[in-house]
Formats: sequence, structure tokens, C-alpha cells
Amino acid sequence: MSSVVAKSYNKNADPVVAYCSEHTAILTPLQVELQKETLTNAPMGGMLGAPEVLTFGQHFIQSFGGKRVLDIGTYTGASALAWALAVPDDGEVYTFDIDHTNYKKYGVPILSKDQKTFAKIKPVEGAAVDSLDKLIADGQSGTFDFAFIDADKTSYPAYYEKCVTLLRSGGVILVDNSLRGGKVADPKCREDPSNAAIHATNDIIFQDQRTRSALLNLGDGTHVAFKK
Ligand SMILES: C[S@@+](CC[C@H](N)C(=O)[O-])C[C@H]1O[C@@H](n2cnc3c(N)ncnc32)[C@H](O)[C@@H]1O
Repeated sequence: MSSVVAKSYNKNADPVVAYCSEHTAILTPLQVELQKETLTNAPMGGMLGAPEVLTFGQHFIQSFGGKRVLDIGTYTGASALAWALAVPDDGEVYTFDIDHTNYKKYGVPILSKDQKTFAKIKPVEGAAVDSLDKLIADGQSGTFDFAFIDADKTSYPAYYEKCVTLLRSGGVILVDNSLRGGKVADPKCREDPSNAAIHATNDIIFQDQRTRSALLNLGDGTHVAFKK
């Protein structure tokens, strides 16, 4: 199916996508270095967060003075770095991944060059559903300002539910890959379990009375939910 859903760093990105990104994405030299290292050397470089989505998320954090962030899906650390740059000195970014090998190998050598920002990042290794459940069990519900969901797609409904619980009123959730290159709009493509899970998450968010939301064609699709 024809589609102009794309991350701007993809070589053949649609000119309108490229134009929007050129007028949105702002990266520090460290972010540029991490992006280059990830796309050149890390396995599955296409998992890297789209810079336009990361900048958009930073604007939310900085606009409402967000301090505590949930970053679900670390990979090499691009989203964690973006949030750590946006929160104040006493801010905290919990970044979750089933396996932090790529973060340690490609991310840490670059991120650690800026110790002040690096110190705000708290890596949590293991299945993110379990790690989020642990935070809830620890009594941290309602204490986070911002969440970014960008890990295994079939767990998205669970991640969204747990993020709504962990966010304070007024907090914001960004759900990445909400359009899956446009595939969610094609019923045939929804036979794939990951696409079906994203489609289900979009329905859940749209119908959720606990949040206000908008599904945007930004990056690979960004569903924004504002907790009431
Ligand atoms: C798309 S990448 C994250 C990209 C990153 N947010 C960025 O901005 O570059 C998805 C990550 O989710 C992780 N992942 C997969 N299954 C997971 C699970 N069950 N729990 C936590 N992380 C998981 C993968 O190891 C991978 O690093």
C-alpha cells in the first residue's frame, strides 16, 4: 500500500517527511554521534528512534517541567539520551530493555562523555512488563511525568496500561511505531501479531476515558496520550 509514513533518517524518506524533520529535529553533537554510530555499526539500525519523535517528546518534558521518565526500549540509548537532556539536573530516566548489550557496546561509550546527562539515566535490564510491575508494587504509581513506549510490539497494550498507572495526572505518553509504516491501516497486514497489537493499542488509547489522545503521522507513527 502507498504510504508516506517513515523515519526521516531512512535514505528514501518521502520529501515531505524529510522537510518536516528538517523543521523539527534538533540534535546535540552527542546525539548526532550516537545516531551515526547506531546506523553504521549496531545490529538492526532501523530500530533507532526517529529524531523528529525524540525532539517532539523533549518539548513535552521541557514545557511542563517533567522530571521522571519511563523509557521502554533502550536499544543503543537514543531515546534515553533525548529525555536525559530534557529533564533538569535532579531528573531521572528509567530505561528498560530485555538486554542492554547494545546500550553498553554502542551507547555507553558515547553517552558517558557527558557525565552530567549520563548520571540521570537509570538502566533497568529484564522484561519491561515485569520491571514496570515492580515499580507499581513499590508504590510508584502516579509519580512519573512522561513515558515513551518503544519495545516489543505485542506487549504494547500492557505497556500502555502500566504507563497510565505510573503517570501523574497531566503526564504524557508517546507510543512509537503506531502506524508501522502504514500497515495498521491495511486489514491484511493486521494478521501479523505485532501489527495487530499496535492496531489494538491504537483502539484502546482512542477509547480510553482516562486519557485524551491524538494519533500523529510523525516518524513511524506517534500516538500521544495525555493523562487526565
Ligand atoms: C526499537 S528498539 C528501541 C529504540 C530506542 N527507544 C531508540 O530510541 O533508539 C526496541 C528495544 O526493545 C527491546 N525489547 C524487546 N523485547 C523487550 C521486552 N520484552 N522487554 C524490554 N525490552 C524489550 C529490544 O531489545 C530493543 O532494544
